[in-house]
Amino acid sequence: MAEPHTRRILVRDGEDGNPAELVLSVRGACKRYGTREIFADINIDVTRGSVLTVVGPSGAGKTTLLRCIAGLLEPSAGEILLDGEPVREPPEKLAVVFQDYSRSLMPWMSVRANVELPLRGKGVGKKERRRRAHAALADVGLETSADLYPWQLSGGMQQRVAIARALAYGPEALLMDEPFASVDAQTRSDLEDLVLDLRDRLGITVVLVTHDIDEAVYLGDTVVVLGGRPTRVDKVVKVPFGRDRDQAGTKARPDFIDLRTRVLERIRQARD
Ligand SMILES: Nc1ncnc2c1ncn2[C@@H]1O[C@H](COP(=O)(O)OP(=O)(O)OP(=O)(O)O)[C@@H](O)[C@H]1O
Repeated sequence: MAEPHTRRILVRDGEDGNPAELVLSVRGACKRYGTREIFADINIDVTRGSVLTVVGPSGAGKTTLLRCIAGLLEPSAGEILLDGEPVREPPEKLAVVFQDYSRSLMPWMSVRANVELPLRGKGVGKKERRRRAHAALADVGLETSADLYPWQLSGGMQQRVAIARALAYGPEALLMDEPFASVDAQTRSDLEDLVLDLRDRLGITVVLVTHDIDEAVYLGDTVVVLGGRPTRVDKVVKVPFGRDRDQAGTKARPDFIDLRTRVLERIRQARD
């Protein structure tokens, strides 16, 4: 699904230090509003096809950082690199999924029309729009819901539509800001597994901000813990569970429980 990329930058990643391809880099990023420094000297690397989760105390600047990565906000210092190129405006290769799916979908448009909307803006022809929308809806398990309207769908299904709309663009990376905070626990588990499934099937790279520590550890290949004042990267945790994860089994593992407890303690320390 991802379009061909321009530059390949290899780094050592994972427990065994295997080479992995760098997609996104945050280099010395800082954000100030007036004299207030929200975060300072943030450095993060995201490798292709990995899931990186970001956690930290409320108000630490997670959303602000994600918006900088998305090119929606300009860092006050430092830079964001996508495939080695500085991000100066929202790049086509990055798609953003926000928490509030109800406001991001047009209620008067069918599911298909909602998914096609950004493609229409991009000047993609009708036939190609249809094809991409159909493929993206199939990717999120909604191929039979294309003619329905958002208000006819559950919250979880609406968020799947928002994800399909992001996928239809053929992005290299999905940036997700608390994407499942407004759905019930069972739907949230299903959507978490959808993210892992999309990563495995499409090779898509994911950066996901969450308040939910279990979600961060369950989904992440890497968990970045933010903390301090101004906010900095407090800890980078490599998650050692491999790709084969399942909700009941993985979350019951003693090393999962140990890891989520350590991350939680770290956030508490950062907050206090
Ligand atoms: N446009 C702005 N002008 C001034 N301050 C801002 C602006 N946008 C955000 N902030 C401040 O930046 C800080 C970080 O906000 P942000 O929403 O990024 O934090 P967060 O970690 O995502 O919070 P939460 O976990 O509660 O969602 C907050 O104190 C917020 O008030």
